[in-house]
Amino acid sequence: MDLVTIIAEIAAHMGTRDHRGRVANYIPELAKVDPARFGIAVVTVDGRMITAGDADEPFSIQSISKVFALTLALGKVGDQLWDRVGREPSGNAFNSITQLEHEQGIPRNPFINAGAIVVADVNLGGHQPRVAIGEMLRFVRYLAGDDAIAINEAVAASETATGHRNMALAHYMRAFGNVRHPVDLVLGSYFHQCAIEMSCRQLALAGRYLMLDGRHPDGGRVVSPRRARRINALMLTCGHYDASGDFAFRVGIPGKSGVGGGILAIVPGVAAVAVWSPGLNDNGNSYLGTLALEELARRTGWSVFSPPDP
Ligand SMILES: NC(=O)CC[C@H](N)C(=O)O
Repeated sequence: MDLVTIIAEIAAHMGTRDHRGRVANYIPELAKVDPARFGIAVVTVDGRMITAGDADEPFSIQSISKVFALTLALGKVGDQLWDRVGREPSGNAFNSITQLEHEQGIPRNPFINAGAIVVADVNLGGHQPRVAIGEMLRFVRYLAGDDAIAINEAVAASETATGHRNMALAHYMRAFGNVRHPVDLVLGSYFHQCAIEMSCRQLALAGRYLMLDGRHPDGGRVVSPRRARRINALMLTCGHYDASGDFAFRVGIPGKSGVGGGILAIVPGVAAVAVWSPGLNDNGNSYLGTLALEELARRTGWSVFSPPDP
């Protein structure tokens, strides 16, 4: 069966589901999003784009931004980043603080909030948040080839007003010396990166460098092949927090979720996929987005644990 039919059928199946998970409400602005939405976009290695549902509706990318932020930080400090952030799954919730006490303020990986705050600290350098935010926005626009990508200021303000856990994480790591800039500046930058809005189409396009071994489709190099493989490896092992094992088991594709309900999934050498459905499961990952990717991987054989097509 061809991919266009598979994607259309997945969107149709998701439309009939009664159970759709629960929309995140700890960021008040995100609680307003309609749980009935579902979108999917697949861009293949030969440049075909296939979409279904609300694939052109912008949504809050939230933690998916951690992939782009990690890419930028590795570009700035290279492997020295790993002195300050680990590379192991945490087995804890995305916003957990518990391991930091025993592990000297070194977060387990760059995709839990604590790790992403350290990455934001690196990306801030000695600058004002607007410089780091501008750099991030230019980067995702370049990756997606789309200058319309923007930040939703209301979402950033909503999280700034309520993000006490992230403030606690940042202050705690600052006490260990692993956050080096003023916490309000680091979080100002972090909350804005999370508040970037993209559609499934834009997100899939932005993910192409990770399916292309680090190359931009225009021929430029975003990261080395080794770095692209490593980012994909981290997405597989840590991209869904304490449900990363379950995601690998069910879907078998490197993926990064966000509490806005989006998931970016990379099939190296084959496709970049973005799905969006705002209702979340208990681990804070898109409920229908995960189901959709599970069906996609099953029907296409795209699990990275399957033998490649002959
Ligand atoms: N899992 C997520 O998407 C979390 C991102 C959110 N901005 C937070 O820091 O809580």
